[in-house]
Amino acid sequence: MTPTISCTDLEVTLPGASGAVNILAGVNLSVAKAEFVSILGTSGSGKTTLLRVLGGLLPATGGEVRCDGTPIQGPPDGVVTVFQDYAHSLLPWRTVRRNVALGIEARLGRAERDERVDEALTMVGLLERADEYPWRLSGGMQQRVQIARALATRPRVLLMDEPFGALDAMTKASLQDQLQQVQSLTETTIVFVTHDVEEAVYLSDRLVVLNGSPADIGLTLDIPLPRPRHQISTKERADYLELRHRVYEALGHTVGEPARG
Ligand SMILES: Nc1ncnc2c1ncn2[C@@H]1O[C@H](COP(=O)(O)OP(=O)(O)OP(=O)(O)O)[C@@H](O)[C@H]1O
Repeated sequence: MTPTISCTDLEVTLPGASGAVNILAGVNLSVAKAEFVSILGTSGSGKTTLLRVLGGLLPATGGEVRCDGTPIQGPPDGVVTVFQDYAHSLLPWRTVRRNVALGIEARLGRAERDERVDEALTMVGLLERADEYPWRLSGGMQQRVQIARALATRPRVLLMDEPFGALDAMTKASLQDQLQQVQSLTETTIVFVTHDVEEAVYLSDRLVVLNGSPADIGLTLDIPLPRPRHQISTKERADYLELRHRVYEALGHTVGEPARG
């Protein structure tokens, strides 16, 4: 089956302070429809760069990126990126409802737009806050508004760059579960960048670890944990702990040694 999003022999070179720097080399990744794939790697390994290239926000300098089999030359229709920085992604002079409508208001009539916005806000549990301004909401709620804005476009692919990285542990856990639920309803394909090993194992069908300089994929790991997953019982399973152990090792940690990155 044609992957929903893929890259082949991907190479990315960016300008650095003392000349061009080869950030990614020989990266091959195929993500199937409705699959949840996480990208892990130490700081600076190129995770965000890879996500931006997959989203058509940054051109590849070598190799190819395809969406539903078609080479991409810019952001493809139906592919939406969600960033960590929710505070700067929302427009403070627009209500929550009007922020969520941003991506669809130019192409949909009023009735359909309202329906989509209500649907997206219901999915993230914020319908009752629709008429407030985002700056009156907590950080976790603001990030849910950003996710609702992406969902209102009914994306085929969500590219998420550390979307829960700035949130406290409880809010993060609750948003992880909401995201799982939304994905099971919508069958959206998700590529998710994170620093958090537990988060990647908990959410993913498969994860990849970037390493080396230039980076390529050093480890690909299937996560066959049963769904739906639960914050306590899934994380107590022996297979969860074994998978988590393998990822830490791939990131360069060994038992009894402090984290390196
Ligand atoms: N626009 C740019 N121009 C030049 N170099 C860049 C640019 N963006 C990123 N880089 C460099 O590319 C490398 C990879 O950066 P990237 O942000 O993709 O890493 P990352 O794995 O997402 O890091 P982190 O986990 O710290 O967010 C870094 O060395 C960074 O300095």
